[in-house]
Amino acid sequence: MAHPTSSKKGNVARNHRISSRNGAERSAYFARREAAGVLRRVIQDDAARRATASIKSLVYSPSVRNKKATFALVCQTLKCLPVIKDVLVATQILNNKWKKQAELVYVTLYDILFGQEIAMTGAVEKFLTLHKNKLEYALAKICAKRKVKKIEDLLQNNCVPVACKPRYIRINTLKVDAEVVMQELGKTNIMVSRDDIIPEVLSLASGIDLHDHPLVCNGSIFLQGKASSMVAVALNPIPGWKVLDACAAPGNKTAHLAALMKGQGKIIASNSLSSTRYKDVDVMHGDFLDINTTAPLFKEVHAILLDPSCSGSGISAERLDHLLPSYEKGEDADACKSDRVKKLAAFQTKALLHALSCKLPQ
Ligand SMILES: C[S@@+](CC[C@H](N)C(=O)[O-])C[C@H]1O[C@@H](n2cnc3c(N)ncnc32)[C@H](O)[C@@H]1O
Repeated sequence: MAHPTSSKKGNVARNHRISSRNGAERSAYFARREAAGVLRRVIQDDAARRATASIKSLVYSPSVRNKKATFALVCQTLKCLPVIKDVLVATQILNNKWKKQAELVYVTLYDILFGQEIAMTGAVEKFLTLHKNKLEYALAKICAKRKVKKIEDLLQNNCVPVACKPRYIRINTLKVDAEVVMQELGKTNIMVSRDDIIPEVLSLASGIDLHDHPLVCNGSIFLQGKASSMVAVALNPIPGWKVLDACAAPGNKTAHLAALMKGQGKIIASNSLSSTRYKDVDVMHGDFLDINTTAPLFKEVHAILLDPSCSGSGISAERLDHLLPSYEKGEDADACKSDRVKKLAAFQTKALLHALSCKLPQ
């Protein structure tokens, strides 16, 4: 008979194993669903060639809880998507019910064929696991047909190397100064250096993910690129000014303006900012083009910051556009002639003319 204490210890260890397995299962289950939600938006926007939010901005939106796992799953599934689709066509296992959940099927099949296959709980997971042999056989046949020995060779097309560029953070000088931020980051061995042009900007090595860092969460630093951080600096607002931020969301430049104005003055931010922490920012929900710039509110506007939607073509590698289905079809080559870019250019012209219709003091 086992000693009562040792059997108690055994139970504790087993319970601990079960609860950590349950925890891993739960987070894998939710990560696949969060990834499927992001993937659906990415694929739909890409198909419609809309001015899309990038994969990163979708993953790092507040609604996604498990950001790291979701980001990895979305990127990996997109890399493997052409092969995943071929496997599904070859096996013909999807009826209309599963086709309605296509993105969750893609993410789960990625996990089964190429990923970690952690904890296959959930209806889609069980359905695909039931057909696992058939799916693996179809994959092996595709490899044989394309005369590749390894699965990685099938996926090579989608592996465009992304140049390792430094990352940037902008310090919220209303809350904290550069030395404090450098010290705080240094405590966790994150080395940063001062930017040579913008004093409130620090650069750090690529690959360092600060999305969940307390300094980001409490608004002391912003994950903002160097080019984006130059705009408010170039406007050079003086404390006490009234500034119209015409296409403000998500509000990085609004926050930068507020900091440069040292919290003195007024910013009118057009279009929804989900949250603004600054007392001197008035948010005007709605379309900038509908704003009557001759209204009394705009009488004493000293400057306008206009940052309308753009194609993002200059940052396509950072946006991970090479992972999108349209890139594979070579449609990006025609990007500058596409309807999407023409629409964006037309909007930018309208927005610029509308901004210029606002009479600013000399
Ligand atoms: C390039 S982003 C602006 C980024 C922002 N300035 C920042 O630094 O965080 C362009 C923004 O313009 C918004 N937008 C597009 N059309 C608009 C319109 N007609 N009126 C107001 N905002 C518009 C988009 O929703 C998007 O949030």
